[in-house]
Amino acid sequence: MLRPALQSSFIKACLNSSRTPTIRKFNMSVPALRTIVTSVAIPKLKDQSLFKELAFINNEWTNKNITETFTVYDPATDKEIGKLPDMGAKETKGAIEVASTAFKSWSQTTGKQRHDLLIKWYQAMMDNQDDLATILTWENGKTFAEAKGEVAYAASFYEWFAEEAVRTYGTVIPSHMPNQRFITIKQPVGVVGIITPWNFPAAMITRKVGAALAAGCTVVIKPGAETPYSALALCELAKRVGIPAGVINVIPTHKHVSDVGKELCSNPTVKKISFTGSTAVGKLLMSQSSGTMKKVSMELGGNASFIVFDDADISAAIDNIIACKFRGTGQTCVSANRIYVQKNVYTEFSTRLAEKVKQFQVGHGFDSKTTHGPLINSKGVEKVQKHVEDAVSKGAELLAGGKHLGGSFFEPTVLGNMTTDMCIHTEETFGPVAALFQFESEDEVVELANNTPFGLASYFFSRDIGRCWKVAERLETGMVGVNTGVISSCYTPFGGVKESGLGREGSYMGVDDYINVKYISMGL
Ligand SMILES: NC(=O)c1ccc[n+]([C@@H]2O[C@H](COP(=O)([O-])OP(=O)(O)OC[C@H]3O[C@@H](n4cnc5c(N)ncnc54)[C@H](O)[C@@H]3O)[C@@H](O)[C@H]2O)c1
Ligand SMILES: O=CCCC(=O)O
Repeated sequence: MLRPALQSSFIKACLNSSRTPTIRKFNMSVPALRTIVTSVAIPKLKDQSLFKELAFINNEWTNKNITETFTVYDPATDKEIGKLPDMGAKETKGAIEVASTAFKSWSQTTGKQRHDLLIKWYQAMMDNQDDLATILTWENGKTFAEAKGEVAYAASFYEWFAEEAVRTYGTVIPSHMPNQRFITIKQPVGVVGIITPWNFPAAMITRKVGAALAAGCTVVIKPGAETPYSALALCELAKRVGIPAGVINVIPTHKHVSDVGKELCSNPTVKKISFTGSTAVGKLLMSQSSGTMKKVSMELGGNASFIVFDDADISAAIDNIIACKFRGTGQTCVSANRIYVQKNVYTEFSTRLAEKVKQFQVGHGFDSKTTHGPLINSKGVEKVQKHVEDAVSKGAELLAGGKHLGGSFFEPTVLGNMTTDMCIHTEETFGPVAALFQFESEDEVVELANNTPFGLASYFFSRDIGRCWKVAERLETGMVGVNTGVISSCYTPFGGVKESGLGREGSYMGVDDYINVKYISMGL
């Protein structure tokens, strides 16, 4: 057993599958790195009962009638973390029924009651920040410091939405009829199906669940198959703080993902689908949801531009591109994918950026020396490698990195002299590659930046206030960072335009996606 400390007797008793740990094919081409990552010890959880290997339905941990399991691996070593029941459409349908029953009473609670529970859940997350971050690093690979940051970010959505739960105001509309009065009230939409990716195993869940619960909705969550343990740990805390049975349910699945998705999208009891992931899957889920006319929130892929004008503070632009591009080893939807640098600052910018990137330390997320962890899996590595090879074969200059280090590790990379015929210009790399393009004029770069079907985030650096207003208005994205590469918070509206999605998460707008407005016309 790799982690005897975590194999509680409860888990062993509940799981009837074989628990022989496995290591997937792990071709580490750099022996020193291999030795380092495989020898890093996984920290012991202070509270082992946060590690659950069962589904969570109706406040119960279950694998009832499920014999199939799927394995979750540490992306840094490819060693098995554990196994979970691989649930399908039938279990999803059952969880939807449970959530529907719970909705009857949960939707009748007051905003203040929901506020109090969300605040308790927030506090429980912060009290268990280290353990939650340990689980997150283990299954996702990001560094422990980053994982702690994600746990705090994730918890902040519960605190924020607790405070929104008591502010779902209706309106009174001035009447044009002497004998009639008009009001609107806000009501929860009902059961919500939530599908989330692996890159933010905690925050992509809480950003949706916080808003849904604040509104009075109940949820059935399908987390990423690569990172289900964070979702389950959150449920354990929810149960402890007194969130009622059936309000939150988690269906782990790997093999049956499309059946589970279809059930969530087509079941008429589910009134809304909230999805974060790729644009391709988002489109599929949207079409599957159309048969029952569900509301949808779609947080999809991006292809963010990051523009450095020649009047920018270059040091600040470099620090921010590092935060923006290499956060989560480049696996974030708001990561800069195309970096446009104005011609007369290009050499300084590219040289200084490459120097900094060469100093990054790649390794296991639990190693305190590591600045950047692995990619999620070999598929992620293949895409990065393909993008780098394509760029270099078409004339890009390799300024730093560029090598697959074996396993799921890829050297943080800077590519110069990029051109628009290269894959990176049109496709999100989702990896640690900073691709630098040169440009001459403001009009040219705005056109280049907008020349994509995606519209999630964009960034630019300039000290000219007039240009800052104009360019911010002209960029066709849902979010723009001006003189900053860090834009995400619970206070601000997160979301895209074009094929990057629909709806806004977080902020005072976040609850709206989980609410129906009802107009009441009252005769006197
Ligand atoms: N806009 C945002 O807020 C945001 C945030 C994070 C990630 N993303 C995007 O997500 C992508 C990377 O994540 P990914 O590779 O996990 O995306 P993905 O779309 O493959 O998977 C996302 C989720 O959808 C599930 N899924 C896959 N196929 C499904 C199907 N047929 N039916 C139902 N569910 C299905 C997956 O299991 C996972 O839980 C990137 O494009 C990234 O930009 C967007
Ligand atoms: O990957 C997408 C979400 C990232 C964020 O919330 O900043």
